[in-house]
Amino acid sequence: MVLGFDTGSTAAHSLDRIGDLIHRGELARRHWDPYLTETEAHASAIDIPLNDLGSHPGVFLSINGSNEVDLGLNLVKGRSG
Ligand SMILES: O=C(CO)[C@H](O)[C@H](O)COP(=O)(O)O
Repeated sequence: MVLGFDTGSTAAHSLDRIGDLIHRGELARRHWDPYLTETEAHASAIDIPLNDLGSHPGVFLSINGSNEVDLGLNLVKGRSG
């Protein structure tokens, strides 16, 4: 399974949690694909094995934050300034 990670606090918290699960043996050690160098550095620092996106045909799940959420629970990207 290939997971993708964007950058930001949502991706960072997700990486930390996945790192905890891997290091406690509760999640199989796999290779994860970061989208951005900031996320790559974070994953390396907590010893999550990485691949590059070019070596996989598709991403099973992408973890990304939203910049805004309205009352209808619609998520908005790209308005962070
Ligand atoms: O799109 C992003 C970065 O390109 C972030 O996911 C978005 O800005 C939300 O950030 P955060 O998870 O820190 O609230």
